[in-house]
Amino acid sequence: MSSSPKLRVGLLGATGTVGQRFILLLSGHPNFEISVLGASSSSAGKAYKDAVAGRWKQVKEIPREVKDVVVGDCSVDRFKQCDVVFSGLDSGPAAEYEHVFRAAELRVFSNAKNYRQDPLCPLIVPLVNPSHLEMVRTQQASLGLQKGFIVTNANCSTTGLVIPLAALEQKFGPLELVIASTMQAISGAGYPGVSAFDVHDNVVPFISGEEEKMEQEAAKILGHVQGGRFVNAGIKMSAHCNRVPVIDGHTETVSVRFLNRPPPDAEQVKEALRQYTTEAQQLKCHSAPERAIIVHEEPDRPQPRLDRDAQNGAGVNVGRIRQCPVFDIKFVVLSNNVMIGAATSSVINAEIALAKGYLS
Ligand SMILES: NC(=O)C1=CN([C@@H]2O[C@H](COP(=O)(O)OP(=O)(O)OC[C@H]3O[C@@H](n4cnc5c(N)ncnc54)[C@H](OP(=O)(O)O)[C@@H]3O)[C@@H](O)[C@H]2O)C=CC1
Ligand SMILES: N[C@@H](CC(=O)OP(=O)(O)O)C(=O)O
Repeated sequence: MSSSPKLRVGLLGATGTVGQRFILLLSGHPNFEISVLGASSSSAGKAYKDAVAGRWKQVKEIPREVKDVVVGDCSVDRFKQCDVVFSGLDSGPAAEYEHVFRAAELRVFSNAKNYRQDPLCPLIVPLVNPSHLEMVRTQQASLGLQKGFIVTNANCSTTGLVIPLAALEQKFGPLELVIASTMQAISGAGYPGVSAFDVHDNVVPFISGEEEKMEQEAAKILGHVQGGRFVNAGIKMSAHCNRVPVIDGHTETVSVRFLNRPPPDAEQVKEALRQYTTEAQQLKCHSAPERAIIVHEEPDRPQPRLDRDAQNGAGVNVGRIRQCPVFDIKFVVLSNNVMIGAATSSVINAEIALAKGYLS
């Protein structure tokens, strides 16, 4: 995938929590090259290093080639020459800009919630449903576009959940019931996010809109495309969402019941999760993890501090796989909310789109 000239990338929301991850993922990327940076009026006009001064929260330094690039506003004219646009915008400005970018024939890979349930927009977790990219052609035909489109990735908690669910469905057939409880990191709320006063020494058992998003997005992602429309999976799901004092990494405890009887046992489930491979890996996408799912045997893993950065946060970690006395199987999944839960998903989606000819 690396012999052609690099595609020019525009980055909306370049200064934010997700934007900073994009900057690191795209630095030295074999297919993409950062070309234009956009953020709010408070960052516009500043060199990137000055725009993020005091709020660059990454262990790695700002890449040399980005430090002095001047951040601008998100007006579409600044991005006209871009081959690909990644959006790390909040939903408010995303509503203002993303459809304008698409109408200007730009290809937008968005992290925002706005278009996830749009009947023309694919909602893609790259380790689950890249085949939904085919809806890009329907979107373009419906809107009279030649090149422009919007592809979204999922809510971060949804992303971590659907990867093991997809692996189970692939091996054992449809899931009937799922109950998931999250312990979500502070970085999920952006920077500065939840105040220290609220989250330190505490658990906040409410994240606005999150439970509904998990339930609805999972159905679309695990569904299929038929005759130019999305058909949701018949899975019945209940989510409980909680904010906990962890910086990065969403942990979820999950119980599942399979439709087919008899259900698999815990050892069969472990094997299925270990063997799960995805199109992103087959296409040798640069940012895809070597293993979509790392299965842990230790009784006290996965843990966010120890496991969130495995494979640069591009896969998920599953552990404590055991029989459930109420449903069939229960387990714990940990995913890096700002990596595979956000920026990494967008980048792999674009890598898959490139490999499949959607960026020509
Ligand atoms: N954090 C996470 O774990 C996940 C986040 N997401 C989604 O990703 C998106 C970004 O989230 P996150 O990075 O956490 O948010 P942040 O608040 O950290 O960053 C928001 C970005 O948007 C820019 N911005 C804000 N207002 C405007 C405006 N009016 N015009 C132009 N740019 C603006 C900010 O620029 P400036 O710095 O100049 O203010 C900043 O670059 C959101 O839609 C979020 O829902 C999805 C999955 C996971
Ligand atoms: N709401 C998530 C992060 C997020 O931004 O989600 P969404 O993109 O669905 O609004 C969290 O707080 O952890």
